[in-house]
Amino acid sequence: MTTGPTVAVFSLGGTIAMTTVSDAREQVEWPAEGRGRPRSVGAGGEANGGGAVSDAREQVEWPAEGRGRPRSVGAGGEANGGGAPGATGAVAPALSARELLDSVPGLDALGIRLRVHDVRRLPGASLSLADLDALYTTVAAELDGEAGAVDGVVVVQGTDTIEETAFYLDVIHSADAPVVVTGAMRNPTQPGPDGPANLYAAVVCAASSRLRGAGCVVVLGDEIHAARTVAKSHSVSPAAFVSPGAGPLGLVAEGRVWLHHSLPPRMVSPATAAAPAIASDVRVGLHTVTLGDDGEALSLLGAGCDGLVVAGFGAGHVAAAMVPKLEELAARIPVVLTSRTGSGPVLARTYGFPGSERDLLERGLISGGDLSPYKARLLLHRLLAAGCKPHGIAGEFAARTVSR
Ligand SMILES: NC(=O)C[C@H](N)C(=O)O
Repeated sequence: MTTGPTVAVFSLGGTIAMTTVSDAREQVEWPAEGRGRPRSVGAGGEANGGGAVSDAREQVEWPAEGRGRPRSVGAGGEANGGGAPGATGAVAPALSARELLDSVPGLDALGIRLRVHDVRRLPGASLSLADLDALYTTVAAELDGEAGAVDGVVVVQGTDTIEETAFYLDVIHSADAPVVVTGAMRNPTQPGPDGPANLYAAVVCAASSRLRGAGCVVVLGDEIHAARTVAKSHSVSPAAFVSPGAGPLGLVAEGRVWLHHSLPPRMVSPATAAAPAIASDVRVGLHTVTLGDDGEALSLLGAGCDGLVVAGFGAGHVAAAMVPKLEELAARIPVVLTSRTGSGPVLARTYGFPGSERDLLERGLISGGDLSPYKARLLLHRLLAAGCKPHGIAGEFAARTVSR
């Protein structure tokens, strides 16, 4: 029996769990029926049509008997032992969490006990906030579980949404045990898949005492990124994950965590940690301003939202034509101002023209500081779901700016 640290691994799917499907058209119909309805999948890893949900009790210990290489499956679910005749070569998430762990060389030698959960088998793009709330309920059960608390948590998922999911988990998660999100840019059928190495590094991080109190971090390419800063910066490169303006927190080498910086301030607050069950009722829109934008699309979007994030030009600017519409919206719902540039803060007191950051903040918009539009949207969602009023929302954003 292993006596080292214990890590809980949760798989949501993504490229790391993808394998060839016999008919690409079947993918288009995903999420399959039954999405959102808890349904148990065998721990042995049989494909289930994607999006199926395991029961939280469907927890398996690892290592286990029957380890083997990932295999090709039909999208309908049956294993086909290496690609059906006429296979298109298209891939979809089908591998179980246990199959993913089985593909990682050297994991057994770490002496880390793993508790494994299949939660979803979805591409990152199809994950919802309700999926994340459900995930975190299961994570929380592991954090103070009857079987003994785990030392850390690994979440495996599609990379398309990691910069958002990791931040969402970061504003919920208050325990000391780190939550480490990982995935892969190359699927297991390609040369040089990065999934096994990423999973290995993620398990090392989750078990490391050096990351206790770190909140949620993202680990890919042996780099450790804070959830607050991480961004997917490339559509296909295995080095897609970066932290613009901040750099990685550290790296994993020789099975150890090396930190370049002290741990970042926590993103969680009593307001953001509150009540996930009501979160799905809230709708927060994101509007990216573009050249020639007259604000019509913004007004239409704002009409159906409880809150809005505006990704402005540069340091937080919009066309003068948009200003009356934004002011009108800001009088009705919280409107958070961010930059569409991908790095750096919105300013507060530099530019004075109509539509400048200063003008917009004076008209009631809330500064998103240096949070990316995607992260600001999730924070606003969480605060609205907790019933925060505009003043409280502005304070929560201010508490998360770089200049603290
Ligand atoms: N590399 C990846 O994981 C991309 C994939 N489309 C996903 O997010 O599920």
